[in-house]
Amino acid sequence: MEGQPTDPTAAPAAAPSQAARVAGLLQQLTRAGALRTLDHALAQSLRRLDPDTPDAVLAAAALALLAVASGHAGFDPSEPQRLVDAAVDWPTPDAWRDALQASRWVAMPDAGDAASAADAPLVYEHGLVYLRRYREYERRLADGLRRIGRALPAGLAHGGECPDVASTPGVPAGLAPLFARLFPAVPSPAEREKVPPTGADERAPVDHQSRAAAAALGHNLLLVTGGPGTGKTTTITRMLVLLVAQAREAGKAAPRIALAAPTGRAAERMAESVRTAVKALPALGVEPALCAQLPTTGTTLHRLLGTIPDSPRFRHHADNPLPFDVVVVDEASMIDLPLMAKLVEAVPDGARLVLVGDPDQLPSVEAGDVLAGILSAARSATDDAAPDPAAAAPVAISAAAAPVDVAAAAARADTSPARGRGRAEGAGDGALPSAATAPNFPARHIHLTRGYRQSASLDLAPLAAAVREGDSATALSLLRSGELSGVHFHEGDTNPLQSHRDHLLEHWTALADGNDPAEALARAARLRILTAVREGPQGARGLNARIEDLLAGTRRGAGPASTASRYFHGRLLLVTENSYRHRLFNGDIGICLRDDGGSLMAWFPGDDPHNPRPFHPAALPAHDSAFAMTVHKAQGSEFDAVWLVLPERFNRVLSRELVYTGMTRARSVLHVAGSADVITEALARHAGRWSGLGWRLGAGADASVHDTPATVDGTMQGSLLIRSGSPASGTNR
Ligand SMILES: Nc1ncnc2c1ncn2[C@@H]1O[C@H](COP(=O)(O)OP(=O)(O)OP(=O)(O)O)[C@@H](O)[C@H]1O
Repeated sequence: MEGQPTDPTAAPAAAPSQAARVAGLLQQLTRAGALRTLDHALAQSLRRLDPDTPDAVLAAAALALLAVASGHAGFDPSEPQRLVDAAVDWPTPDAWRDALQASRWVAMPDAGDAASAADAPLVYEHGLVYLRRYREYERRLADGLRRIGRALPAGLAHGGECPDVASTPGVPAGLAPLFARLFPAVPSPAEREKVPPTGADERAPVDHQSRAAAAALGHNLLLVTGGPGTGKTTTITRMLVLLVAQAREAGKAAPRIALAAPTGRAAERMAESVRTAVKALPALGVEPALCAQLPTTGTTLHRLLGTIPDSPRFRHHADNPLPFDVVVVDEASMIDLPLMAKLVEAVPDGARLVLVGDPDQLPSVEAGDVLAGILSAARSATDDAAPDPAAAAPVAISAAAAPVDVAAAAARADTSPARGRGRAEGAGDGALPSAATAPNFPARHIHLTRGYRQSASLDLAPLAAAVREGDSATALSLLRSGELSGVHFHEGDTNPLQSHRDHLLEHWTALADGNDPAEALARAARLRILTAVREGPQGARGLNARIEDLLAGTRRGAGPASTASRYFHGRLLLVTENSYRHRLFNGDIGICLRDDGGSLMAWFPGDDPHNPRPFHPAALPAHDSAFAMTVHKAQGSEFDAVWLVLPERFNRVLSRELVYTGMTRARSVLHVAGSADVITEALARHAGRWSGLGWRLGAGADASVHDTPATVDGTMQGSLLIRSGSPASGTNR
């Protein structure tokens, strides 16, 4: 108030203070229906314990819990509208930070790798508000990954033999002939000598598959990524042969190898691909004795770690590590933060961990986006180490790069002062650590880009590439052109159950034709409707209800006798929660069939794909129908024919990762039903998550809050999050 006298002793404040403005925050969120009962209950219990707790802190606690349910590791108070799009009078980030820093409920650890105080349920770190348990998962995961990556592989341990890298870069001389047989595209030393230094081989495409295998010989933590059919499993199989041969060279027993994946179906697919790749090895001149050492079966991560009935803990952990020397995990993009933390802690000292996945797929359903965080740090390791070719992790061991002493490179990674566990300056008050003090991350990452799978019936690659890049003009033009074999665009059709009723019903009624559960489960995988959302007219729930009504009206046995009977011969079921007691997990698919005695049982795949396990339907954990399912739930599975049904109007759950993941579930035929506008809007958005894992692992500041997938050699597949968009909502998955 200009011109008015001021009383220096008066309390400041004519305008309402920030604290007063935020006073009604929790109430506003509740009124807007933004919080779940659980979120609200957490805030209320803190208020009961300390009635003076500011509203901003109570709201931050509720939103941190909501963020986890929406797939984030923590909550970012600088962008609350990404989590809640209701009209709310949000506090400024500064006001929020001040309230959090002053609160007894909020811990601010001294450094990213320091445990947080056990008596504070919240942690405020590096700009994110975490529930303490999730911050600890992140910290433990980062610690575990560094432990694995820093250890030298058994063959390279001190006193062990250092590989002779003169013949094939990164590959010991004794393994060079086998390496050349496994990767015939890599020129032999003699061939290389014939080519002038600036010759054609320098311009030849880099064989990333051989790089990945060579990297595994010298490093314990390996990330192999790529889209469908880029040869990830083929590469892993050949890499495992090399590891077996490496052990034999060193006079040691063959390594104990585990193949695992987050879901049973994904584990089964991986084992199937490994078996196929192994069968091709003798033709390359690989000794059958080496092939015989490779695993022929895969397992779920839950089975690998050993579930304990009615407990989230596993039998294997840091004090009772897994009895394996090499753990290969497929579909790593699906693994959430708690599970990845538990897996990494259970990997024994000195063992190898190989994470395989497609970084362009949707992040895990549960909290995390772990793979993206790890990749962002692996990429940063490349950039940071630029002057030292040996330390330029992912390209160090390369047919095209200068020879590298892998043991020395690994040792340097372990001892360089810049890579120690220095305290991250300012990390305790939400500031960024300096790049110099951020611990470096000793992972090796190879991204495979060349597609090898030739499907006569489905030409998906150009469309998948356009979707991945967010290029909606090209994607729509390809869809409309009709020139991609096996790809059908039903533009503007949001009701395929009506427009293609007979074709679809024929598939589902056929499920009820036999009594053999294994056969019926295999048949069920031939076609699936995939949706972006769970609720609404194009949501999985509504479509399943309509399909069951349609089946009830058919005369071929399938379908409920009445709409009141929930279980019927031929009903497909989708488990929606983990049940350690049943050994049934979120995403498992089963089928209801009558057994010989006429009783209706629900059959789910078991360890042996030929012998599904029967359950009484009333005894099952939470489940839905599975004729239609969300893309999120279909991750890790493939179907011969996929109908990707997009919502009529844009929904915040849509993203290019969702469309890409949905499309790439198809093996032979892809139908896309939706409008051009919705596709365009979906491709403009990324499914990013709030996470501090990249920062914790030593990635640059940019990777701190929104970890994004990255890769090496400049082959990055796009990746900036669209900050104005909203992240995927947990309620639709
Ligand atoms: N270097 C190669 N040369 C020739 N064919 C290859 C090569 N690598 C892989 N393939 C073939 O490409 C196909 C896909 O390979 P693979 O199953 O290893 O890919 P993937 O990336 O694991 O696929 P997905 O993501 O679907 O599991 C297989 O038929 C395999 O034999």
